[in-house]
Amino acid sequence: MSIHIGAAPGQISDTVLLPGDPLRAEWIATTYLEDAVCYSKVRNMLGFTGTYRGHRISVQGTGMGQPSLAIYVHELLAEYGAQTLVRVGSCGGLLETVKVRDIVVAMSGCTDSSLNELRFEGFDFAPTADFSLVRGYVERAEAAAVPHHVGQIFSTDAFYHDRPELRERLTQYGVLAIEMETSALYTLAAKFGARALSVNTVSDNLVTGEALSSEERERSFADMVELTLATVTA
Ligand SMILES: O=P(O)(O)O[C@H]1O[C@H](CO)[C@@H](O)[C@H]1O
Ligand SMILES: O=c1cc[nH]c(=O)[nH]1
Repeated sequence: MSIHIGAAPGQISDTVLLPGDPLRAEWIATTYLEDAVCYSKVRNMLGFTGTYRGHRISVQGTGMGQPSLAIYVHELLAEYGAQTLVRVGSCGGLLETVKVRDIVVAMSGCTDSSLNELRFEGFDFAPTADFSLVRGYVERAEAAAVPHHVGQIFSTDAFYHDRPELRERLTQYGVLAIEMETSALYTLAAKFGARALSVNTVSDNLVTGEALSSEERERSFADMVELTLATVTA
């Protein structure tokens, strides 16, 4: 058992899906996994392991923001031997063309967080997805004709930002969407030599104001999850 994950060694698969919302983790486990077992309820940050078409898969909630995700991802990598990690999140579209329910496949994650400034002492690290996972995901999204965008995402520390005008700069530079975890996920995967990908369904568009409800953010991201399961079990 690690400090924040109440699982015994061997209870978690080397392939882990990572929604921010623990109730989305439960929805994924009960909807898609056979014989799903809840291995952790510590702080209600639910984690499950089951099988998908014969492959052992875990789903672990990470909470909101990079500090929270970093705790769970560090423990998955350092103590449970995770090798393939895919964030299945929600995000806000920063371009008008990145519409609600589209999927954003994050090739890279920039951030306003100081986590990597402290880690790299002034060097500018570029948190980047695993190419084989990006390719596998995008091939499947294209084949299934699921609307998607591939590019850079912005991981913010502040959902309610004091300087919303900075978002316009990101839009100007073609950053596709905003969320709160990808940069830390890609950084930790690099540190531990693991594969990571972050895919995010657009839950709201910051240009048009269109938005999904909380319940839709918890339970309606089937395309994103099905493409993820197909990619990691290929
Ligand atoms: O829906 P999840 O996966 O939590 O992702 C997004 O939603 C939360 C903010 O509402 C942040 O965690 C952000 O990254
Ligand atoms: O962090 C997030 C997630 C979804 N939508 C946003 O606007 N921001």
